[in-house]
Amino acid sequence: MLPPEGVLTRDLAEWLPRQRWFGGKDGPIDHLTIGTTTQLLTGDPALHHLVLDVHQNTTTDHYQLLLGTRHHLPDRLRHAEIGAPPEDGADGADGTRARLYDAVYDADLTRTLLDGLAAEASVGPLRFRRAGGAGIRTDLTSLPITTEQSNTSLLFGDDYICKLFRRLSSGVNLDLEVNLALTRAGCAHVPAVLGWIELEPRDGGDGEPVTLGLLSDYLRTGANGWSLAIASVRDWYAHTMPPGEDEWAELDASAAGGDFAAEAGRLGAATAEVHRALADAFGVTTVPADEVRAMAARMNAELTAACRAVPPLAPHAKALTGAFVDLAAQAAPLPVQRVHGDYHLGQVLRTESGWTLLDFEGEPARPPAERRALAHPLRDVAGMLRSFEYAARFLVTKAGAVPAESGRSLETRAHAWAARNRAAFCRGYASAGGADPAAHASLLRAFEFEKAVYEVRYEARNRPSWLPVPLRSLAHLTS
Ligand SMILES: Nc1ncnc2c1ncn2[C@@H]1O[C@H](COP(=O)(O)OP(=O)(O)O)[C@@H](O)[C@H]1O
Ligand SMILES: O=P(O)(O)O[C@H]1O[C@H](CO)[C@@H](O[C@H]2O[C@H](CO)[C@@H](O)[C@H](O)[C@H]2O)[C@H](O)[C@H]1O
Repeated sequence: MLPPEGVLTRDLAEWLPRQRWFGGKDGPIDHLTIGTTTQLLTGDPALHHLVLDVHQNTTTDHYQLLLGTRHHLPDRLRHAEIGAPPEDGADGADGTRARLYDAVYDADLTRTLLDGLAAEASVGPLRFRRAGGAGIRTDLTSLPITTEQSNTSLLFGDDYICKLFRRLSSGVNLDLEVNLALTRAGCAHVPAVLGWIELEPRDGGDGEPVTLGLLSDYLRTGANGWSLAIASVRDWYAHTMPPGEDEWAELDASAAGGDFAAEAGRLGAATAEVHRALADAFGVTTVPADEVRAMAARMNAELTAACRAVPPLAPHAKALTGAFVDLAAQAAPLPVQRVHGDYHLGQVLRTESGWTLLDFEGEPARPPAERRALAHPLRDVAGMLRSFEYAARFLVTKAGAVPAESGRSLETRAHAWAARNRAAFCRGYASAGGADPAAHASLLRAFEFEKAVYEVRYEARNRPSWLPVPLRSLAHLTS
């Protein structure tokens, strides 16, 4: 049985801000209430599904929690405990209340999710859905993945990955909507969707169900694009200069062992193929030049706000504004469509059969309506170009990660790596039928600068020690 609501909400309001995935770290929680409670498993241990309504400032956000209760909490679950243990001992035998914990860490409870999906069950307002004809095994044990995430993903054996969305957005989650459409279209560049979990609208109305979780094929041989790129950059820095050479720019980056350019080219081609599949599945519309001017004005307004919030950005403001002014001056009708929306090297996996794209949820720091907005596909290209800049400068920015060398020489090397891989990605993208980045220079530059402004704010808020990475690359791009 759950403790009285007052005790539960007090414990949750204390626990929530300490969670990596909690998005409201900017300010205190004013008030927390329980939106829905659904018991998924009775007994000891028991499993409850909760939606928490978190009121902060003028907004209310909804978070999903799988709440486990046990009278005896084994050591392996202590780290996941919510609230202090009951004072009079934790043993249920004397009638004391059960201990509460985040049940994503309890494989004895999470198997209920697979059971529900395999059986296409309904429990209270929760619906477990299976994607057309998918067979779902129920004998697999779960383990949460350890990557830094804005959600929580559980690995079931090495067959499935189940992403549980933490902060819920209204209606169908973008990641589900896009992945399901691409799976149905037979796109080879996304992991196949096997099922999903959703919550009926609270008022019983005819609104869209809210997506709670997504079960996909786990790509067990996949290597993350960021790790592969960083290995290549490391190799590039470790590569010794031949006698007589004094400028890294004169060196052919392909001479270093871990050259990434061929992969960058293949990634560009896969990106263009996904863009085509998205256009086929969701359509393309054209926005008039006026909207392009409005977009440039929004980019500039975000820059102004970012300079205020992160003063080290201000010295670059003039050059950044210049790119937005150019975009407005050359505004012409623009084709827009569904895109990835937060495209970077951490969102792609290389498997033995090619590149796979993950996480179509858009930028986590933006509100849902903006994440869903249609965009020109070069916005994603710009995101990936920024990622090459990040990868090239990550090691030089983290002091001591590379041999001591003059700042100028390091920047030359970073630039050489980024330029080589940017060019290869763009060639791959255009050769597979994507819009030629070279033919849209001012649009691409504006998107790239818009992303850089977002990154500066993102890093200042979430990972201050990373802030020099986008700032350093901006210093180069705007000089
Ligand atoms: N289908 C998959 N197969 C293999 N690994 C995956 C798969 N989906 C996600 N991952 C791994 O999990 C990480 C987080 O997934 P992601 O969808 O980006 O979550 P979040 O939205 O919480 O950031 C990815 O960077 C990737 O390493
Ligand atoms: O992966 P998420 O959807 O959570 O995206 C957010 O976090 C990313 C960092 O984890 C952030 O990406 C930035 O850092 C990456 C290296 O860690 C780099 O490859 C990207 O180019 C850079 O934008 C992303 O912006 C943010 O939305």
